[in-house]
Amino acid sequence: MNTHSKEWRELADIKAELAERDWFMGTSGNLSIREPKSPFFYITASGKDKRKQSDSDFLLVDLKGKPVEETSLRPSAETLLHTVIYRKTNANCVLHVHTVENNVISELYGDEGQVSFRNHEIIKATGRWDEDSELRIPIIYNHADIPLLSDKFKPHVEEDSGAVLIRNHGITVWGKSGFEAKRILEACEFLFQYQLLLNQQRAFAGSLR
Ligand SMILES: CSC[C@@H](O)[C@@H](O)C(=O)COP(=O)(O)O
Ligand SMILES: [Zn+2]
Repeated sequence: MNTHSKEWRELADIKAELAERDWFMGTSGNLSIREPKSPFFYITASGKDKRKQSDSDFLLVDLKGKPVEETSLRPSAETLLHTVIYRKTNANCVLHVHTVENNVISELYGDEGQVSFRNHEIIKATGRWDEDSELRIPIIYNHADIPLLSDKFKPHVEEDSGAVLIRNHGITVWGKSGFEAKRILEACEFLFQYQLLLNQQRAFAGSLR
């Protein structure tokens, strides 16, 4: 794997770390990274078990999501969402994972169209440093039609880093580097786990009253 570019190897490392967390159940998840000084990005091949590592984990695609090299690999089914981010922002890495926690949070708060967090130290990991900073994560409907899904996703992509939940599907986060994207993803998942545990404890305390 040493023959690959620095970015390819960085994405492979992130993929291995997320696999260690067991965030790629049932072949879910897709990851991408921009190849610098080019209009292209590497993205995971579709349908693979992302816990496994091989030289054919990623392929290079253009900003329309079309492969730019001769390959038998198919780009992720959700490549269009990655193209939206790379076209609209200066983000350099996009991570999409399905976890039980992000799915349950998306269902619990889906009717509100968003979930918000305040007064958590870990919000700083998303680049918000003020004491009263709010992290607001939009929740969109999981349209099976990917062009339609990407149209609904687009208005929520305004900054160089961010996160969007797709209801009962998963989360997509992006950042200016792989490091930043992973930090935001981990902070979001931390907050989801916190919120679910808190809701559970409150319900339990309520049942004792
Ligand atoms: C079996 S996971 C569902 C997929 O449709 C999708 O949501 C996903 O995350 C992985 O798709 P992929 O095409 O491998 O990138
Ligand atoms: Zn998905």
